[in-house]
Amino acid sequence: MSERLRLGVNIDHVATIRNARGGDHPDPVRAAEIVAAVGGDGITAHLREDRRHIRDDDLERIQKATDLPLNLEMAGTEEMLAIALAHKPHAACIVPEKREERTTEGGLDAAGLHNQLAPIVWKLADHGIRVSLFIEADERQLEAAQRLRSAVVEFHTGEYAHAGLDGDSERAARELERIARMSKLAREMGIEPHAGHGLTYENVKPIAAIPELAELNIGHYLVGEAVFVGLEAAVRRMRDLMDEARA
Ligand SMILES: CC(=O)[C@@H](O)[C@H](O)COP(=O)(O)O
Ligand SMILES: NCC(=O)COP(=O)(O)O
Repeated sequence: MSERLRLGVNIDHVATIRNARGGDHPDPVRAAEIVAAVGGDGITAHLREDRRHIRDDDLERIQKATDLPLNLEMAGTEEMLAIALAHKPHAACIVPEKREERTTEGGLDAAGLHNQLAPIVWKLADHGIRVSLFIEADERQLEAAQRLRSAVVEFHTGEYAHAGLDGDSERAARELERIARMSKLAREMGIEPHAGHGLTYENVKPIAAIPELAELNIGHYLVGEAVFVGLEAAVRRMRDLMDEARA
């Protein structure tokens, strides 16, 4: 692929720190401004149904703060559809949500939820919002995304990340191969593949080296690193690693 691999920075966990005290510091909007200034390609924000981090009023402020495209992550519900249509982000990525989960645990069952998802996907697209489905790197889910006419899929890299943390290099290699194979198939199907969840300095390069991928969405690790080195340096380092992987 000739296109440069984009970095979408997920600023959810700046809001997690803010909400820990119920105030307005650190402001995720300031994070978005830093991401824009340092050359990030987009902002990702997950407005969860329980509002545990990003809140409704953050969305408009983020959109006003920078010209970067906003990728709104949302559950596939009527509530979130109405919010997306009101804010008209550049993109909406439909992700599965369970209230009890600590973080996103897997991909959306696009195949099993076709009838529920179709009107939401098509309404978003009709309003000029680029739709992405957050799915496992699985052919059945990819075919379901095609049936839903989703322009983008974002492959869940959580299992790849967990395998690395477990020191299970064979499992990590299998996950990487699966993501690479599905990225290639997505392109053949006319779907733009992205990837994200659990990516770090240590594990990002093999994913970034997959030539069919157009975008990585990375958040929790960058916010963690920012605690020690600052958000600008954290994003710069991740950007450099992604560029090294494509060199
Ligand atoms: C879908 C995804 O992988 C990220 O948006 C992740 O959900 C970050 O938010 P949480 O850490 O609240 O899950
Ligand atoms: N969709 C993945 C994302 O936005 C960021 O996930 P993470 O890096 O916070 O795990």
